[in-house]
Amino acid sequence: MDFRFEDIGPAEVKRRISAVEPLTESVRDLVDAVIRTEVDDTALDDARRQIDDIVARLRTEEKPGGFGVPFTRDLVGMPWGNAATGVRNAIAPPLRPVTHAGVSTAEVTLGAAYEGPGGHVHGGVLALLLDQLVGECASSGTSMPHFTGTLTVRYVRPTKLGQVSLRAEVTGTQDRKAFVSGEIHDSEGVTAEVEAIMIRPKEFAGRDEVMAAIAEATARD
Ligand SMILES: CCCCCCCCCCCCCCCC(=O)SCCNC(=O)CCNC(=O)[C@H](O)C(C)(C)COP(=O)(O)OP(=O)(O)OC[C@H]1O[C@@H](n2cnc3c(N)ncnc32)[C@H](O)[C@@H]1OP(=O)(O)O
Repeated sequence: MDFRFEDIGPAEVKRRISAVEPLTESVRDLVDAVIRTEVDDTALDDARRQIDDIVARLRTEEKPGGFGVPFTRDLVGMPWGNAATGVRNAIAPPLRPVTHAGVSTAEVTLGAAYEGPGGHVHGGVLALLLDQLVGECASSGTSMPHFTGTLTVRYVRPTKLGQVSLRAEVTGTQDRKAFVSGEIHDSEGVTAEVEAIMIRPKEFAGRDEVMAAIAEATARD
């Protein structure tokens, strides 16, 4: 796993998020506009040229590979490229899970970029969101990362594009395994249910081991 350490505190994290998040939101809006626009071919070509210019400017300085998950000096993860939650990822809806008393919840609006069956959300997108939520639910209980071992999704009925709510709860644990149940619902009720087995990798026996993994990865950089 790509662990890195950045010797920064909460104020710098906040500054970096506020510097990049408006750009992510604009790009998310761009994705939606490209899907829905009805302008003519000339306008499409003009837009492509302008976007290509912007991409070239952004690529003058870039990381190799993905963003990874850097950790701050307070061991706060910054998974900013994450496909479901990343503050730098315009493909992420984005999901913003909140966990309280063992229950993780999130509200998210799924627009044109998440379509599968006409007017409805793609099943893979629903699985992505549920996967992330059950992962955060299992991990936040122990403050240790849990990976998805098995994720079983039952699609109860089609989920219309628009606002949906998600919920997940740990129903049991056994050694390094957490069993998590969850669901997605819209204004008319449940549209998808999930059962997951989440596993804390054995190399993460505790916080000290996570710190050691981060230190080792940082020394390699
Ligand atoms: C200090 C820092 C704070 C951080 C705070 C973090 C908050 C951060 C939030 C993160 C939220 C992430 C949310 C995204 C979640 C993903 O999307 S993760 C990406 C998708 N998943 C993967 O890539 C996992 C790939 N697989 C693996 O890495 C390994 O197979 C696993 C899952 C870690 C298991 O490996 P292992 O530990 O070597 O497993 P092993 O010792 O053979 O088996 C342990 C037990 O698990 C069972 N098991 C093993 N594999 C499976 C399986 N696939 N299914 C079911 N059971 C299994 C075994 O049967 C065994 O059970 P028992 O015999 O003990 O009853």
